[in-house]
Amino acid sequence: MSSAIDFRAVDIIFGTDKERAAALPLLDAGRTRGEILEQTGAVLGCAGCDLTVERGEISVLMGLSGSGKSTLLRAVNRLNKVARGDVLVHDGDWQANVVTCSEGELRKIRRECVAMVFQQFALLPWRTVAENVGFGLELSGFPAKQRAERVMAQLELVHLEDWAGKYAHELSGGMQQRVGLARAFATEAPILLMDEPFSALDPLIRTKLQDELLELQERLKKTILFVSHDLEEALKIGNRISIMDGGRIVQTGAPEDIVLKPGTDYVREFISNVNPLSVLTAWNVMRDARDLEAAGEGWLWLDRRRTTRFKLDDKMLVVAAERDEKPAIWVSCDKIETLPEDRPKVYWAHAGTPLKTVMHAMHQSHTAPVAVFDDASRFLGAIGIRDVLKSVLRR
Ligand SMILES: Nc1ncnc2c1ncn2[C@@H]1O[C@H](COP(=O)(O)OP(=O)(O)OP(=O)(O)O)[C@@H](O)[C@H]1O
Repeated sequence: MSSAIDFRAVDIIFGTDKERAAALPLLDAGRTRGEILEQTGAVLGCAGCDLTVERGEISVLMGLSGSGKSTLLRAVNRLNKVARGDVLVHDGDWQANVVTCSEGELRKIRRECVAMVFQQFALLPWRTVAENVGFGLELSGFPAKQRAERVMAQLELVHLEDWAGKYAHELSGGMQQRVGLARAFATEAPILLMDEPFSALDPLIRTKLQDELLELQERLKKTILFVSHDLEEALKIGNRISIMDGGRIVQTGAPEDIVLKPGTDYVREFISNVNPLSVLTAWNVMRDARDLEAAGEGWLWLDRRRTTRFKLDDKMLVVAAERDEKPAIWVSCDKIETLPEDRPKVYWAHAGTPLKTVMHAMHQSHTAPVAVFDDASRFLGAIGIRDVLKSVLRR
């Protein structure tokens, strides 16, 4: 993978030049935001932020109000000035450091590389839906005919083609935000900055738009930097999440890493109310095949209680299975409803199968272990009830 945005040791400080200059040494001495404000009058926006956003991923900045998420996001198109550090934006082979680049390069970044979606839909009330969606293209001097075609295609993507001639006030909040999405996608900028785009919407519409964003992303593969103060939202849409506190990034990781391995008490506190079943998969909780107990001549026990074992060949393919010393068939966790009760069976899952599905199969089989396979049917490991409990209770 290659990166689309690199933040390197980014400090952002709000205040006069004098206040900023006084604040930097205090920042280096490890003072908190409160101390810096009290002693210098400057507000610490971000401190020492390092983050790489890979091309094509959704990277979420998460944290409480005032933690510095929007401040960092707005450094990407220099809406906020960086006091120290670098913000590199890549577009194909081209790259520029937003902090030091020329006005010309900055214009290219704003017009061609980066589009923005705001929390308040920011539609122009005197323009129709279609004219709003085409606004960015108009600014970049796109010819009218091509613009109209592009706008219609984007409106179709967000299911608003019949609303092209309406004005913003004739649309609901959710529809207005869809127009905002269409407008950002229409520019064909590879990078999207989304600052709490769904937080003004009611929960049902919000969930729907999150799903739509994920669907669009599946097709369009943009690089998205997304700000949210809602952990459930971050876990749902983020490939990677950075948790911010007091202007600093305190942990960056995949959703399941954040849930399973919180790095600080602050993050632990944050995730304490999250339902781990919404993010965990079979892969996250299984015991690796190499850690399972041998059961003689190519056999491995799947569980500590020794109820279930597999015989494996040298490619880790299963050649025989036993449950309670009787030959067993192996059955996908997704098919639990359709099989006769009377045959001994071992349920299996893919690495990416949701933990919820695995637990359902365990319940059905009176807590027997579930086997995990890769896409080439090779045995990866097994999940026992204790592994599930450990991950769900995070002990
Ligand atoms: N233009 C500005 N001038 C002065 N201070 C600012 C400015 N923008 C942000 N700040 C301060 O920087 C800190 C971080 O704000 P920021 O908006 O990035 O937080 P946030 O995590 O995005 O919060 P929210 O979810 O409330 O938007 C806050 O203390 C805020 O008051």
